[in-house]
Amino acid sequence: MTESNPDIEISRRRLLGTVGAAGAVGIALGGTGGALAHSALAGSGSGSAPGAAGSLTSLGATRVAFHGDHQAGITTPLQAKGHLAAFDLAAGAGRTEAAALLRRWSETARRLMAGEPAATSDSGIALDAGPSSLTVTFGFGRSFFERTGLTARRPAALDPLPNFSSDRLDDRRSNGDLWVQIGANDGLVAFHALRALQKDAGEAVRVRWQMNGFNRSPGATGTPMTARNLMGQIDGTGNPKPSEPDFDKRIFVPAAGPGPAEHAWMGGGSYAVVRRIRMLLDDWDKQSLAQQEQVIGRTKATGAPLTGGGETTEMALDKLGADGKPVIPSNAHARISAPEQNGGAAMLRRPFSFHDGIGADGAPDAGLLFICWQADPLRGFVPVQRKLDRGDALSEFIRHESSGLYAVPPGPRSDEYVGQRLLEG
Ligand SMILES: C=CC1=C(C)c2cc3[nH]c(cc4nc(cc5[nH]c(cc1n2)c(C)c5CCC(=O)O)C(CCC(=O)O)=C4C)c(C)c3C=C
Ligand SMILES: [Fe+2]
Repeated sequence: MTESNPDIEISRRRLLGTVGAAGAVGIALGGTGGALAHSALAGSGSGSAPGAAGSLTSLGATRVAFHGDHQAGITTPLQAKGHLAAFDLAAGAGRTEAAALLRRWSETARRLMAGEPAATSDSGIALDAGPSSLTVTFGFGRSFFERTGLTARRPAALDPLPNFSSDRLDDRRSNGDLWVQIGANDGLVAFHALRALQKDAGEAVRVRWQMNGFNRSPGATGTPMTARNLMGQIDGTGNPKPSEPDFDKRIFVPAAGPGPAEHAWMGGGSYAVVRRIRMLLDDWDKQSLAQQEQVIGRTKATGAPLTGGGETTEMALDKLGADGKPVIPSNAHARISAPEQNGGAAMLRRPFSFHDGIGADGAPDAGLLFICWQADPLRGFVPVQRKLDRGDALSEFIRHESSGLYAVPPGPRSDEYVGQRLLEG
């Protein structure tokens, strides 16, 4: 286990059995440090053939635990590749079929996250690779509870999100009974997981929508740093940090909360808001650097607040410029979304970028698969998005095209499948 990312470990079986001492560097560094070890190892010219024992770098060998208090893929560092998919239960399928599916999906996720093949007819897509930080995360949409006769156990936190004036939502790409998030630092490993889960689904569910995303690859930058989005901004600076005392309270449902017993199955879980946000990149790119920085309230190069300092310096929201106006404009995105401007409302943003080609008008269909995690959407996403909807300078350059809200149950114990406490409790 690593110090900073307790849910990450280098696959010891593979690592110690293969790359030996060099791999131990990966164990010591863990997470992003492991990525640095990867670049060093990749350049070391071991001469091994691809797929041969001894050729796994720490990037491939890094493994995220499937079991635990929380599902993987929430506090896991951003991965380079992501697939999101929502499924609807097929006509005639109910609680029994859903439970059987979650059991199959959990077993496949456990195996693949450990770097093992799927139990039946593995496609071979990931044959030569290690787990590559694969995570598979499962959630339930509001409609799942009606379909399975479990409405009495549906938490109020799953009530539909309010309408926002800037929403341009496509219902066919929104919501869904079940939601799956796959992330990995290798494209084939991620796709392999998507295929395996889709095969497991059988006749129980049909795909409602599916989206693909990406992030920077570990090791691409000289030093580990906060990710950039497709507008070129450093994005993620203000995220709550696991080291902060109120992190768990903000992101995870209390394990033994004061809520009704019917909702106890969500203890240790979290709520994911998922939005496909198109970036109007041609319009954005026409803005000068200074204009872009005014829109966010931070510099593009370093992510530092316009009021000075470095990326992690606090924004001086009261600071006025020579013209008597706030240095960080009143409609700057980072100002409006800051917890101190929203009664402390906070969320953990863990997005993927997307690019789905270039439209007939020549504009890229690209943007952010915005995913944020919180213990309660009414104290996280909703108040912040309400405020952004009223006066965010960034609104002119983005379009919310789809939306989903999912209850993501806690991580499974070693003898459980994900969601068992709901489906069999
Ligand atoms: C309702 C929540 C939010 C949506 C939707 C959203 C979309 C969105 N954001 C960026 C780029 C940046 N956001 C930044 C900060 C930031 N954004 C939100 C919330 C939403 N963003 C929060 C809570 C914060 C943190 C505020 C703080 O704590 O100070 C930043 C600044 C750097 C950072 O803190 O991450 C950027 C850049 C885009 C491009 C986007 C939609 C496409
Ligand atoms: Fe933002």
